[in-house]
Amino acid sequence: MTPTRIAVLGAGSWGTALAVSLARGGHAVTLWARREDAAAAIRDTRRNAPYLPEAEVPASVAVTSDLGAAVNGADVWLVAVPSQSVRDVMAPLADCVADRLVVVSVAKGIETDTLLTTSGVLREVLPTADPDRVGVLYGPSHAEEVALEKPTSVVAAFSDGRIASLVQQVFMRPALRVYTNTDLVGVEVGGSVKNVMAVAAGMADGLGLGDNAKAALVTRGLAEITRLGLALGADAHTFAGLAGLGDLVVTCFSRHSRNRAFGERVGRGETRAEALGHSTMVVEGVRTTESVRQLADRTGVEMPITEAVHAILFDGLDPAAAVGQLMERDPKLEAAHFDTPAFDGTEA
Ligand SMILES: NC(=O)C1=CN([C@@H]2O[C@H](COP(=O)(O)OP(=O)(O)OC[C@H]3O[C@@H](n4cnc5c(N)ncnc54)[C@H](O)[C@@H]3O)[C@@H](O)[C@H]2O)C=CC1
Ligand SMILES: O=C(CO)COP(=O)(O)O
Repeated sequence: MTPTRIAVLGAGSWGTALAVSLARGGHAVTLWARREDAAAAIRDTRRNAPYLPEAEVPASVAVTSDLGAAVNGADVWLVAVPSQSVRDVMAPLADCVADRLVVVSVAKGIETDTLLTTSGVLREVLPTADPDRVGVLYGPSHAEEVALEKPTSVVAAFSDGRIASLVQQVFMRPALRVYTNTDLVGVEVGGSVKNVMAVAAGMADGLGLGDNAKAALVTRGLAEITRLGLALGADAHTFAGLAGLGDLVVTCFSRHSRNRAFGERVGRGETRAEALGHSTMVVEGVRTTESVRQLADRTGVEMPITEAVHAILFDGLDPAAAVGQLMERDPKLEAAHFDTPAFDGTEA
């Protein structure tokens, strides 16, 4: 594979882990950190101590806090900031888009207010970028494990399969296996909404509900994600894939998951603000719960777990009472989600 020039925008745990992986793969990587002190610390110590102490950042990785310098000459922009900051971080780069630029988002979430996925936000703020060359790299991939080269599989999703294959070749490493998919909507819905379910799974842990409840939550969470995805035009098969079942499982069960850990604290009785106060790392599921609830309203899709998480986080519903409400819903057919009609644009 010929080396590619890649600007990794965002020096949190995931941006750093991917910068390390890409540099080990022989690519020319520039890592952008928002704050100069953070950039200087990585340059000086070759570690990102606050976010990813596990990995040494290879000397070949250039580290800067100058956004324009970071993207200068890059063939690929890797967007690794929290999903709600993608718009603000990327908008100033609108004039830097070159013809054959590929933009890969690894930020997982749905923007509040616009209810756009991150590729949708990127298409809006980078209007001259070829929309077929804007996509995502998602899947079950905790940064801590990728940094240690533990076997990991992800999926590159672009509407144009040739661009997905190109991204696959760039990111593929002995311990990082990359699949391709052209169902961008499905991959983005799966990778984003799983964070809501991970918060719910954490709440189940915090409440001590046991393994049966957690398995049911994951299964019915996947049904809920699939229903929403189908309404938005996704392919049902995507939800059995890495950005669907794969990411849902890892986030609901992993000790590394920030969304699950946050939910666990809430399940134990902390408020949203208290639980968020324990870490400076992003907990995407909180804002995405607000967005997904609005998307459910707009499309008329039934999303009871999302409703419950929303009521707990924003209306003060007691988590134990929410469990009772979910268990006492009307009896249902199990596979009804596969009959979800596509949303026709009419508000429910
Ligand atoms: N950590 C992981 O294992 C994985 C994370 N992701 C996704 O990657 C995205 C980034 O997450 P992490 O790197 O884990 O987050 P993090 O919490 O480890 O780091 C966030 C980074 O973004 C910066 N940041 C925060 N607010 C910002 C703003 N307004 N403007 C610019 N920069 C800002 C922080 O300074 C920090 O460098 C999220 O959407 C997350 O869901 C996806 C897969 C794996
Ligand atoms: O998306 C992730 C793993 O695939 C990261 O999940 P958390 O943000 O919950 O840690």
